[in-house]
Amino acid sequence: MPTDTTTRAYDVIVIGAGPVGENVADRTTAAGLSTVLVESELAGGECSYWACEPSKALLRPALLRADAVHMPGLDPAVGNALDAKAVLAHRDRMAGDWKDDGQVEWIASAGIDFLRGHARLAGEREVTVEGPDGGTVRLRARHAVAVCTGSGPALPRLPGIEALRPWTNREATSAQQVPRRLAIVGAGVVGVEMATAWQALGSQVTLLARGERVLPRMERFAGELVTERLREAGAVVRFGVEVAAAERTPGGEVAITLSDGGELLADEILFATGRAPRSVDIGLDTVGLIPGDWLAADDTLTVAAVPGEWLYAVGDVNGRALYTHQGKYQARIAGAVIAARARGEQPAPGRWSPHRSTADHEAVPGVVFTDPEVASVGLTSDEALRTGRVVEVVDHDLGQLAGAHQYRPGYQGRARILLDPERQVVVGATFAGPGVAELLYSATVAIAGEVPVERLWHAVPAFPTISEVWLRLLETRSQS
Ligand SMILES: Cc1cc2nc3c(=O)[nH]c(=O)nc-3n(C[C@H](O)[C@H](O)[C@H](O)COP(=O)(O)OP(=O)(O)OC[C@H]3O[C@@H](n4cnc5c(N)ncnc54)[C@H](O)[C@@H]3O)c2cc1C
Ligand SMILES: NC(=O)c1ccc[n+]([C@@H]2O[C@H](COP(=O)([O-])OP(=O)(O)OC[C@H]3O[C@@H](n4cnc5c(N)ncnc54)[C@H](O)[C@@H]3O)[C@@H](O)[C@H]2O)c1
Repeated sequence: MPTDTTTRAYDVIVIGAGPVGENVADRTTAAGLSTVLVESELAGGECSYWACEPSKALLRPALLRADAVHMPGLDPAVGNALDAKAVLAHRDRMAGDWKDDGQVEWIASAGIDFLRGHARLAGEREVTVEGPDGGTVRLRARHAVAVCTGSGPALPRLPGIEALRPWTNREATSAQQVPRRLAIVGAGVVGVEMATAWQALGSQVTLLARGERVLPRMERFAGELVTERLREAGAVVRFGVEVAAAERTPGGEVAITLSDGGELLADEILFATGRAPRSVDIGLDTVGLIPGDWLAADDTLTVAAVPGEWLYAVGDVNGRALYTHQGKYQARIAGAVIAARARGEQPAPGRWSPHRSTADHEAVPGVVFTDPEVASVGLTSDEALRTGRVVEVVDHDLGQLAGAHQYRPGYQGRARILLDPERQVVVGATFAGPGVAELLYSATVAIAGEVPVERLWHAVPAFPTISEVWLRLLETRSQS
């Protein structure tokens, strides 16, 4: 990109072409606003190349095998070790071989201008883009700048961590070899998913949880079931330990000293210790914000700390709900808000208006693709306790359902819903069991739609499906 001393003007500038930036740009373009989308790496973002897509491609064979080994009549060889080479090749294809030609083509077909380079805010409505060849392009937005720069791994402050060459989500989703021993630090979503995948691919995984359970932000029973299955699969799961020190030995191994004085040797170490916003080098200081901070946005996705209602933060970078689907929901809303303001209108009022991302507070769905799967939306019982919300908790054993037995003989799993006793609506749901991922949308509709419990009796689940748990939960409640 040669240096362009003139300033190019657009209605909207979107920084970051991850799933979220692409969706903001799509919405504003569809609303008739000229839009430029700037990307410093690969269009498609973390999700397409080093997160959702490759991780699910690694996990699907493991989960399919876990179901298949329980099913009479299948070739017993289905339970053999996975063909790691074939799984990794499948993963490569699902990550588009780390090329973004297809995405760039789609961006052009949607009528969005695409610019490759590192974008930085340069004051109100101004952005500079440093291209791959070092040249600079200046951009000015007539209406809005949307920051959609996502998040990166948050590594602990451990002396010598760079020299350790640890895995982050990037290596964990793109590695071309299966390490013989893999230590995983952090037992959140990335930790348990990657433990499931790499153990199934042949690594000896040790998962180090600093607390007393895995998936600490979810219902306790979910973490317990996942721990049980991980241990059955041969992984070592340890609780109440942190990494006190770690180094690469001259032989290339990772020597880890644990907080309890124990020692552990591994071939690779993955830090799955959370995320940090990609906001260090995007010119936040030029608009009075602090580089490196989460970019707080209100329900219209506007950065209210900056006057003038021109700056938006959408997706992971605002820290509201770090999921692709939730970021894309925010993107649709941000696009609608930008279009409304460009027409001189105010965002429509009301909690569930098309201009408010209310679901970020009420109904964020998430699926953990482990064996068993964990699917949850809305409030958990811990969260209700912590925030002092009065809820009615109803549990049911998924293993008692005919549909569950059809799905996997010997099925084990559990479901919980939380009800608001005053409003008589569901405010939270968690399902832990094989194949529950597809159950989640029903719970999300119940929560976002504020469907009265009385009406749920009329939503009849088909026999024999795992969805019949809804009926059992309602029956359990009416009997108690
Ligand atoms: C291992 C892993 C697995 C996951 N699995 C799932 C899953 O199954 N389902 C799910 O819903 N979520 C999943 N997530 C979360 C999901 O990846 C994120 O929520 C999602 O990628 C956020 O999208 P985004 O567009 O906000 O950010 P990103 O996907 O991070 O995209 C941001 C883009 O901005 C670009 N960028 C950054 N700075 C600049 C700049 N200055 N100039 C130009 N471009 C810039 C980046 O290069 C990147 O392409 C997973 C996360 C991890 C780590
Ligand atoms: N299937 C999915 O949808 C999916 C999959 C992966 C990630 N994600 C998204 O990405 C986000 C990030 O995932 P994540 O697992 O990196 O973060 P997380 O916040 O879910 O889990 C990180 C864990 O690491 C622990 N931790 C932090 N510092 C530590 C340290 N120094 N030592 C030991 N443990 C430490 C935390 O206590 C926490 O339990 C998730 O919140 C989720 O929104 C979604």
